[in-house]
Amino acid sequence: MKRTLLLEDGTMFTGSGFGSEYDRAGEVVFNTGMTGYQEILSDPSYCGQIVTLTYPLIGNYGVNRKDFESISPAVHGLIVHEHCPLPSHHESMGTLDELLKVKQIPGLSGIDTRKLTRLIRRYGTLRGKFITGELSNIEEQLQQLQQSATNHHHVATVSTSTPYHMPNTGKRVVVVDYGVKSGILRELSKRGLDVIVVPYNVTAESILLLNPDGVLLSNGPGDPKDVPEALPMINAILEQNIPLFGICLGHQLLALACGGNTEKLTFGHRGSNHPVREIATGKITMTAQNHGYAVRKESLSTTELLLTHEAVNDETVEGLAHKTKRAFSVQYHPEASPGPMDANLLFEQFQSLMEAEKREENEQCLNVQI
Ligand SMILES: NC(=O)CC[C@H](N)C(=O)O
Repeated sequence: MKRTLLLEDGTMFTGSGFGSEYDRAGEVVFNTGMTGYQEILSDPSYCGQIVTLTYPLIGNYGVNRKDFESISPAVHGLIVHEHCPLPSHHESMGTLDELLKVKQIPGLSGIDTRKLTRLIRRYGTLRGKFITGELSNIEEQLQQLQQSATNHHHVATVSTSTPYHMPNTGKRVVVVDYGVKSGILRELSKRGLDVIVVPYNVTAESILLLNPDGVLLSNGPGDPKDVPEALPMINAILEQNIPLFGICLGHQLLALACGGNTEKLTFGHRGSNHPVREIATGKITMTAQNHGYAVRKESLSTTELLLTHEAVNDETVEGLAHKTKRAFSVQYHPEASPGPMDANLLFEQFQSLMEAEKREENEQCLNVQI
């Protein structure tokens, strides 16, 4: 099946289609991870995006039962250089092609993914769409692509519509689901925490009725400014001084709630080896990342937020802590899935914050080195 990727600047990449025959459009981004394609394509933060994997051979270990980051992948497409149709791994339950067919995700293989990635790095992320079969009416298709709305409410698409409980015996964490990855829920449950997941548009009153020991603001797709309903809720939780932990989109929302600002990066950070510097110690941690927006460093001066971490590659904001409340956040993914587990201790930091009874102890917890 011949399939073409048409970009909004008119560039075309023609290769072979695999997965679903359903042609979709989306923002074309790239991920540099060498492994983890199953986690990447099922990460809800990719809702509305077409992901290019820069590692050249994808699909060789198939698809297994445990590496899903959500039940229904929301990614709009997958682009690989070489697609492996015959996987070999003892945990494999099927092929990538079969998964993409069932989940209605179009795939494109056999194109120069390095060229596409260099184009995105140079000009920034672009919208693109797949066209299966022979090309016709390209001008018209291009116009449609350029005019197609980009501001769908992706968070509403991937968030849970009703709260659900994952009972356990430890402290109670309310997770606000902007598109939460299973890896985050797994890390909380693994530590015995009593998890209640609530929809993205939850009010602070509803959260407080659950009597939480802590609140976690999850990762999620799109522009943080598309979720304004989160801000009064976050401020009310801060007001109560309930321990708060923001991850990725949750981190950006914490910054916006505190009066900071966010901006779109040219091509974002997506991969499994992004070095992050802890400001206080200079210590470098290797992190998993997947984001296209970032908190503007200059906007922090008028807030009560302290810069705790920055990216080694481009010095963008990677971590924040509130100066007076029990709140902190990171732009990267401490649950990894996929990626290195170096930052996993942040879940313990959050747990300590919930368990510490005195203010001084809480301050100590915030200083836990990772
Ligand atoms: N993984 C995430 O939570 C991504 C956050 C946001 N959608 C961004 O792209 O910056």
